[in-house]
Amino acid sequence: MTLTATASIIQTDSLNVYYDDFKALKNIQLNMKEKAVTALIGPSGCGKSTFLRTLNRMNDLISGFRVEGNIFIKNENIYDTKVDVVDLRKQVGMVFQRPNPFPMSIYDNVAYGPRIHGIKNKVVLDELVEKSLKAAALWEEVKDRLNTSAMGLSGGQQQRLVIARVLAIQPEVILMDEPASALDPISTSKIEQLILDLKEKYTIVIVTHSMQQAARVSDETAFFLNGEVVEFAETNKIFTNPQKQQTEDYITGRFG
Ligand SMILES: Nc1ncnc2c1ncn2[C@@H]1O[C@H](COP(=O)(O)OP(=O)(O)OP(=O)(O)O)[C@@H](O)[C@H]1O
Repeated sequence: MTLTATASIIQTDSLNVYYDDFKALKNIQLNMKEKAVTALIGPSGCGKSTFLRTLNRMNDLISGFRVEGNIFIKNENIYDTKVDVVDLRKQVGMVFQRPNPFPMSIYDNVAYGPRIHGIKNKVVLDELVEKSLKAAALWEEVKDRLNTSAMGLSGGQQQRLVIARVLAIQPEVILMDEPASALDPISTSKIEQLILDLKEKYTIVIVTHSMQQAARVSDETAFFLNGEVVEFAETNKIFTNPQKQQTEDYITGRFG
């Protein structure tokens, strides 16, 4: 089934997700805009990470995990049996809470994805590595030590390296699961600035526990509670004029 083109790049339709008999996500209907930042907020255990990971099928290998309904990315049903999951993850990259550089050089970290996808030419790889590190706002800090171990970088630098590694495979969508929660305030603000820069070219979906962060970086916000989306609207509206009492209670710190 193909939907007609819309301004949204990700569409979920009657999405239910189960871990065995437990229904972790209930009837999620979200349309996420292209080249915008969508924040997913809500108390612990409400299903934010499950939803995020469902968008590039990261949950597939969990036993008992099951999806009902549809998720379309660029009008393609990503749970269709024809979909190649490796190709999907090339299109939909992911950044985790803890920076996870590979134990190899800075250069090899960034070149890793392109090499796996068959790019071997040194000139092309050099260009891609430089471009990706520049786009991740890390180039100036590492250009003279590209062949040293990535493990020697600070946590904030490692997270930007991981973002460069994702950018090197030229995705369309970047999923971020609390990408700054393990970082100090300065590194956090660098990541937030980077997110704002990246949305010029990429669609970003970010899970965050920080409402200030959601307010600073996102265009639209979805508030999750007990596996449901209670409210989804422009971020400004969610934070200044929420329509649902539960949203207001959460953003004013009454629970969660
Ligand atoms: N692998 C799993 N097996 C069984 N249940 C799971 C699994 N992963 C998550 N769950 C359950 O699904 C629900 C949603 O979890 P999820 O991690 O998506 O929430 P979250 O909103 O991201 O929470 P947090 O903010 O604490 O990371 C929780 O009740 C959780 O216990």
